[in-house]
Amino acid sequence: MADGFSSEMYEDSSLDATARIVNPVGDTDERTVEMALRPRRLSEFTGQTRVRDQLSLVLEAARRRGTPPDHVLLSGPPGLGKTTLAMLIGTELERPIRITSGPAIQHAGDLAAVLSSLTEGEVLFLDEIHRMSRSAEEMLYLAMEDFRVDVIVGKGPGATAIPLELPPFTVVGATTRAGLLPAPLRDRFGFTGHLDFYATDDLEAILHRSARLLEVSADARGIEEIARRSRGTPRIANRLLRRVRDWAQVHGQDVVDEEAAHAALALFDVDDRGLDRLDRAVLDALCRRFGGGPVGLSTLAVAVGEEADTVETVAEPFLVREGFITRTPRGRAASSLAWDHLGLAAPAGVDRQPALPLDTGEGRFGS
Ligand SMILES: Nc1ncnc2c1ncn2[C@@H]1O[C@H](COP(=O)(O)OP(=O)(O)OP(=O)(O)O)[C@@H](O)[C@H]1O
Ligand SMILES: [Mg+2]
Repeated sequence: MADGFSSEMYEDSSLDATARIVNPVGDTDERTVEMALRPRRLSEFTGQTRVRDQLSLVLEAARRRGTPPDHVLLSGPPGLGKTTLAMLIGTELERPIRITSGPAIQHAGDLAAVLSSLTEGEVLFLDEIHRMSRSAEEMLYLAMEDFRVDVIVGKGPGATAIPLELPPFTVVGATTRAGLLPAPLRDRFGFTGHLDFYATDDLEAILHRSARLLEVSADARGIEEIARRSRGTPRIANRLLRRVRDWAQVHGQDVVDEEAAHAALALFDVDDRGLDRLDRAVLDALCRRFGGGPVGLSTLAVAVGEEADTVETVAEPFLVREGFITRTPRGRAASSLAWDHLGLAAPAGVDRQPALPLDTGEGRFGS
């Protein structure tokens, strides 16, 4: 059992999944501090070396040719640096960057207005590109391929399309759900970078840099402790660092050290593997109530008093990725790691269930 957490803790208090400190999705209040912590050059961007090196090559070649680079699609879970990389593309190319997002473009006309005002070589950053309307998507294909938009003049049978030439520009799209993009749109990106969860030592490097920028003195053990509990996600790492800094400050400690990290993260219910109350509630229900499963998603969700959707999207991906839970054709099952984590003895035969890869069965094995 990690850090003396009681597995009964969740039963008498309601869980608010969106307010969790380990939520990988950013809070609007966090934007200012996040902006301050963003790397300013590609060379300062830690981790994701493959994507970074590939992107750096694409940008350098374009710069030498003196033409805008291919369109770039950045995909991956929240908080891993897609927006950060998009901004860096503008900086590295020394080009202005125009920022908008899928939800802001509900009509093709909204997109036409943005596209027709782009200047040569400008970078158009389309965040949450999977949330654009279908009609805007179709306009975007054409603009990306032929640097042209058709402006529709008039209505009904008399309407005519007037083609408008656009200067060459680069679209940088970001999405947490690359699978939702229609193939014709995905195919128009010459370079796709998929961001993956960070290794602990990369998170440590990111945290050392953040501590310096926040003017917090932190020692290596303290940083290591925070990195280990950050679920491979820089956004969570930076957030935990700020809470540990708060703890140190209030307790009159000059340095963020291991003790401060332990105390602050215990206060916020983040255990030594980065699991919070919701995660532990899921494991606890799975092991204690259902003997380790397999059990259907909705049954499990009822047992922890949460919506099935919350359990599936908020808690489960991390638990599956870390190997605490496996998805089987008959439902979710606890691995020996889950039993160990709760300090319980695993029944014989645990782990014999073959784990299915995370991306094959989205929603398929719901009860
Ligand atoms: N490689 C990195 N090095 C340093 N800091 C990073 C890195 N990646 C992300 N961060 C920091 O983590 C925070 C979140 O990153 P960012 O906003 O780019 O994530 P995102 O992938 O766009 O998330 P979302 O899907 O929610 O939009 C930022 O404050 C950023 O500074
Ligand atoms: Mg983003």
